[in-house]
Amino acid sequence: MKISIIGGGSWGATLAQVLNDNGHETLVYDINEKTVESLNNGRHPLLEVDIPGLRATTNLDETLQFSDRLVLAVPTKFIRESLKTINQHAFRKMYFINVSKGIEPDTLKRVSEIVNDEISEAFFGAYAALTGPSHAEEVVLRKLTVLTAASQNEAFAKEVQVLFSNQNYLRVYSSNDLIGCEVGGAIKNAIAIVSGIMTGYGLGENARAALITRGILEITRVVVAMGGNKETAFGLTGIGDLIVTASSHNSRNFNAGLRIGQGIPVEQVLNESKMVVEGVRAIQAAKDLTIKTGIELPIIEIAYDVIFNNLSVSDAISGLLTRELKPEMIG
Ligand SMILES: NC(=O)C1=CN([C@@H]2O[C@H](COP(=O)(O)OP(=O)(O)OC[C@H]3O[C@@H](n4cnc5c(N)ncnc54)[C@H](O)[C@@H]3O)[C@@H](O)[C@H]2O)C=CC1
Ligand SMILES: O=C(CO)COP(=O)(O)O
Repeated sequence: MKISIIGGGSWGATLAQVLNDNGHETLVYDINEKTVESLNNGRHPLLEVDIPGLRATTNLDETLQFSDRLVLAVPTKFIRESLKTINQHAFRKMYFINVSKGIEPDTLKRVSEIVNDEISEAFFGAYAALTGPSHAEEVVLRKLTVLTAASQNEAFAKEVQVLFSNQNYLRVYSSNDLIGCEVGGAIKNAIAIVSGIMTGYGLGENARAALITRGILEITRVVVAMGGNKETAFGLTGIGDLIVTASSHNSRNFNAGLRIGQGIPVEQVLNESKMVVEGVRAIQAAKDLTIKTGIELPIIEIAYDVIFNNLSVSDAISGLLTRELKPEMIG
């Protein structure tokens, strides 16, 4: 099958290689000319590895002509604008496979809802989210990875499952809990930043284990508040993705947190990051959700104060430790 990839950064370029490995033909579209040139020269634009055999372009019309299957791999901050442009150039129904992870602050919309907002009904075929624990740094080296394809359209979830699965290094499960999968993938980034901050500040593995355990409970609350199934948070797209992102130096979110924990100003950390740190917007969105719904997310709320209100890391830690003592609530 022919598949177009929108966004040829760390993840988009890597997934193009997966699809090529699986015998499909891909065309990668990116607005950055250097990225496109690098891909056409067989070099990953960001991950210091060769990635031969890919074709890339800055021409959106060519990309939309190439295939009606579109992998969305641009940071969520740019998704709405990118979809508006795609809709202006569209000429037939399109089938979206979103691999970006985030929730829009203020509107609290998931990417599937942004697609609904921006793509005219006449051009909308189906939507799936492909998500789960998967650092591009490992997938590009064909290290074993397991993902979930979630869609309200069962046939399309299965199509995506088959497209990306292979018997060498990548297995995909399917799910019909689109909300749970989208929310888990977004909010784990918030907790991953906190994990980095704690590590940068000098806390150890005991603290990280506690963070992951209490963090998944906060993810569960957000999943439920947004209409997803609680159980989904305990699968690949929730706890699975949280474990890898909160404990890996491959993670952009963990690394950003690490530098913040070491005392580097938040703005400097974000400006200096060459790749997207989605967790900052996830923290903002989750904080907005606490205001709108009254759910309690103590870790994310204190992280919000560190990122947006200059709260020091030591004050954040004592803020958490001085909370009222209570029974351990699981759920
Ligand atoms: N890097 C990873 O290991 C993984 C990333 N993700 C998610 O995938 C999304 C993308 O992440 P990365 O690839 O890491 O980001 P990145 O920053 O490495 O690459 C993003 C690419 O999108 C391009 N872009 C921006 N606006 C565009 C537009 N309007 N049209 C076309 N291209 C555009 C940029 O030029 C850049 O090449 C994020 O939401 C991230 O959370 C998900 C799983 C793994
Ligand atoms: O979602 C990811 C891994 O599953 C990527 O996380 P980072 O953006 O923190 O690298």
